[in-house]
Amino acid sequence: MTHPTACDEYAHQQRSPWGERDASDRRAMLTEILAQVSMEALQGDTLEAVLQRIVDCVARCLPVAIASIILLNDDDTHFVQEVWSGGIGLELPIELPWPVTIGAAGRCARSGEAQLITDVQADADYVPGNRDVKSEYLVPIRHRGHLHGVLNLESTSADFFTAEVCAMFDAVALQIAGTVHLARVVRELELANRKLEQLSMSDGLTGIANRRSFDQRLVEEWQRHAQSGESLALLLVDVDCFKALNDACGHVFGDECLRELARLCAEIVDGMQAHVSRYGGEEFVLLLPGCDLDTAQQLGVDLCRRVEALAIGHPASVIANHITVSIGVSAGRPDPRQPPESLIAVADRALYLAKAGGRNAVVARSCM
Ligand SMILES: Nc1nc2c(ncn2[C@@H]2O[C@H](COP(=O)(O)OP(=O)(O)OP(=O)(O)O)[C@@H](O)[C@H]2O)c(=O)[nH]1
Repeated sequence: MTHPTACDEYAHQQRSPWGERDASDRRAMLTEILAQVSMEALQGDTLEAVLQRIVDCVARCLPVAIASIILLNDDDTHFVQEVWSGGIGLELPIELPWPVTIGAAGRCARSGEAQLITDVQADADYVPGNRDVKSEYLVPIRHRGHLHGVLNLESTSADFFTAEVCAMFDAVALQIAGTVHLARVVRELELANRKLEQLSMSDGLTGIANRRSFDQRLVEEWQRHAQSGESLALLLVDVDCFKALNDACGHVFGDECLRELARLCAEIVDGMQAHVSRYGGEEFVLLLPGCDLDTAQQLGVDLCRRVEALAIGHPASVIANHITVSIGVSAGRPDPRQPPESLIAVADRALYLAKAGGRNAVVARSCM
């Protein structure tokens, strides 16, 4: 059940029109509306919803024909978003985004000063949206020197915007400014958090996923495949004689080589929904959902060939005069009683055999 707000009550009391209220009654009403706007600023899920509640509240409680909030872009050059409420229709000849060089709202934004227009027909900048509008009051929405937009109020009465009414709208604009500022801070924080989350999951050198990301994905895929009964495969890829490469060509060259290999690992599984990550040092891991041992082994063989085809020179290798890799492959239907790491352990043993057998080779072992 929803309770009537102070604003609703005042809207109800509009049977006694604004013009017939005495000064103290009006003052009390303005104070109540301001309190109500403050409450509205705390409701709503999105900034747009909050701003809509505020203009609705103003238009419902006071004899303003139109109440709108027009927000600026970051450079303050264009109005880019508008919410409005009111009892009369608007037919504006301009559409968003519109430059601040146009209209009385533009003048308000450019000057940073409130604009009281007691006769809109006599104002050269006024853009008519409805012929019944007689007066207009525009207030900059500014928070600590930063202009966010303009609060626009239009009335069909020429003398509605008294000093007292204007002062209340100045306060409403301040309230809106705080709300917009807070929403923008929250949005920036969310973006920064997303960026941090991405950074914490990616490898700084190669740009692919890191070990942390792999560990998470392995647990997820292990559980998912244990449920579905599908086969999950893993390729553990290790560069041969990488220490010797660093020693012979320097770490910068070694780094560049790791970047190239990371790019190739990602490329070879393109379109397969595989998860490719840097497992550590000169090791990469490819996690292949729904993949059986034979397919994974074939992929390993392809990868070995494609690494050779890159023909990255390796003057200190005991296998060839270019970079080669050894690959351990494991696959099987995950046993929910076993830990996910058992898939790595099997691939690691297979990798050991590939190294022991002379390197530049693929050894595959089933997890069954
Ligand atoms: N350039 C560079 N080198 C790294 C990086 N991370 C680890 N390494 C080096 O990778 C080398 C790995 O050496 P090892 O584990 O002995 O392996 P390996 O020389 O490839 O020998 P095999 O695997 O038996 O063929 C070490 O010298 C590490 O310093 C990195 O980010 N950049």
